[in-house]
Amino acid sequence: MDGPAIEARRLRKVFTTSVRRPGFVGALRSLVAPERADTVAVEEVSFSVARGELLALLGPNGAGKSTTIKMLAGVLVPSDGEARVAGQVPHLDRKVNARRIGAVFGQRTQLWWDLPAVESFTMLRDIFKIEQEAYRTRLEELDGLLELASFWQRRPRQMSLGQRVRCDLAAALLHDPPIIFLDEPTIGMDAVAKEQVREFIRYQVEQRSRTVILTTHDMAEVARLARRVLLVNEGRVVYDGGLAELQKEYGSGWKVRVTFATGEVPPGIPGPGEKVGDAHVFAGVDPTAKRELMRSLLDRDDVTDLETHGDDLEDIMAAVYRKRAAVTA
Ligand SMILES: Nc1ncnc2c1ncn2[C@@H]1O[C@H](COP(=O)(O)OP(=O)(O)OP(=O)(O)O)[C@@H](O)[C@H]1O
Repeated sequence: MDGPAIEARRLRKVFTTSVRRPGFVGALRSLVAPERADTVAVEEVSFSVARGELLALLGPNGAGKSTTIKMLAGVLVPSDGEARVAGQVPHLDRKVNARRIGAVFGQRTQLWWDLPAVESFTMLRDIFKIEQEAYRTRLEELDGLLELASFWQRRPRQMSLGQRVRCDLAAALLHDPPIIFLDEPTIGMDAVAKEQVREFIRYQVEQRSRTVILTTHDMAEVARLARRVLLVNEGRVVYDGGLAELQKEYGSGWKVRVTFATGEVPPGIPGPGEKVGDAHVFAGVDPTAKRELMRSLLDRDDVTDLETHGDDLEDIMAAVYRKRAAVTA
């Protein structure tokens, strides 16, 4: 199949909910003539994702990220615009779409709550008509990556959050879909479980050429996994591009303060720095230059002290939202 794996063209979603009037009489009137209110969850979102690419979909609470993913997953029908996933309109043929995608919503399990996880896997094997041999190999592979066997006999309600999400990931990818949606997959996990899930995601993209859309509020996760980010705010795209470019454009800069044993900058260090007291201070805005400097410093025996300051990705995101909000106001 040619063309992008995922395409969103001017996607829009408006939810219409009924509003209850206050008081007893109000409640009666609402029954007879319900009052409706519209919530625009996604105003207009366009982007595309190439096959084998990971896109981090970022934005503050309520920006419209989950709604966008649900439209791509075929769970919600767009109010306007069009989604295409592997060339197909997701909600028109949910069965076909379900074979091509795997989705994990970290806040909510899609496993049968009262069934041992491994029985949920067997049911999914039957639903997706996976042959026994292929199923066994796949389960072995997923167990190798996610270490599930020690707890997959448990029911999800008896699992820790990290165990439950790892089972959810296995369940979503059992049929080996080429397109994966991950909505806050590591939310609430401890550092070890997070790391395992991130490695798993990285493996899916780098080794298996899977196409992934990942939403997260964890900027360390974004820095580890994503090269391209799509920022949405109030249902609109406010940035679509490289993470490094975003840092360069919106970051106010970085500073590295180093003390060398000799008191002088030794050869092989990029830039002379500025002497401040006993230390040398290196500064810039380009994150690549910072990485180069750090690499040249980390293996040295003559660095006696090292401090880095500035440009946390969290601060950069906040700066983008503020700036873009001011532009559109
Ligand atoms: N089923 C629904 N009915 C009515 N409004 C909804 C529904 N689902 C979402 N919304 C509203 O749409 C907006 C976008 O919600 P969405 O869940 O897509 O945001 P999000 O970016 O995923 O947020 P978060 O980071 O908090 O998960 C919010 O204002 C939300 O209250």
